[in-house]
Amino acid sequence: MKVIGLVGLPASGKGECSSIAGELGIPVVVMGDIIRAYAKDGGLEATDQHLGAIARRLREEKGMAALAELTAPAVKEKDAPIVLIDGIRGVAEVHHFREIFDDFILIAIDCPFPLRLSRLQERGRSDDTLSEADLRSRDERECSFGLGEAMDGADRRVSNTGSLQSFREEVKRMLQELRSQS
Ligand SMILES: Nc1ncnc2c1ncn2[C@@H]1O[C@H](COP(=O)(O)OP(=O)(O)OP(=O)(O)O)[C@@H](O)[C@H]1O
Repeated sequence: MKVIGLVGLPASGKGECSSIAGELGIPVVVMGDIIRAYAKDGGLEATDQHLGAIARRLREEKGMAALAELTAPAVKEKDAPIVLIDGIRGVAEVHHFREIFDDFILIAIDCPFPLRLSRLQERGRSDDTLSEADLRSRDERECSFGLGEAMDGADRRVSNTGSLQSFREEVKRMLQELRSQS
């Protein structure tokens, strides 16, 4: 099984990348959905604050790779030649995936702060942070989990500074190439 991991700061384009994988028939496992499921089970609204607190608690109780450990069985269950994992936040998670999946490729999505802020303001999801200060603190929180280090160790990089169409085309080409090697 070839496993592709996606890493990028908030609103860098991971969701778009996952949706292209879905269009290509590549199964996607979203790590944030595991936290959202926890929030739902606990009767909590999926706000950025609640989701952040749950992720923090899981990491405190089970270590920095806690979410990766919870995600891995869902990836294996897909039982597919190629699977994409969206939402890697830290280097410990990358180490875990590299350890348990023989063929693991990490893709980093680069996108500068002002572009991410304006795209986030357009998106307006329930856990979206809409002010510049909110996005800065979300970036800092995610970097505190080792996101920067995870991005530095990526096998491939894609930049998302142009149009949505050009980003989608580039990602589609990359995923098709990786699939042809699986
Ligand atoms: N190149 C682009 N041009 C215009 N809009 C874009 C581009 N790339 C992504 N977007 C839009 O920006 C928003 C953020 O992208 P996306 O949801 O894919 O980010 P994400 O990395 O999954 O974010 P998060 O970490 O918060 O889940 C979405 O509404 C998406 O459609």
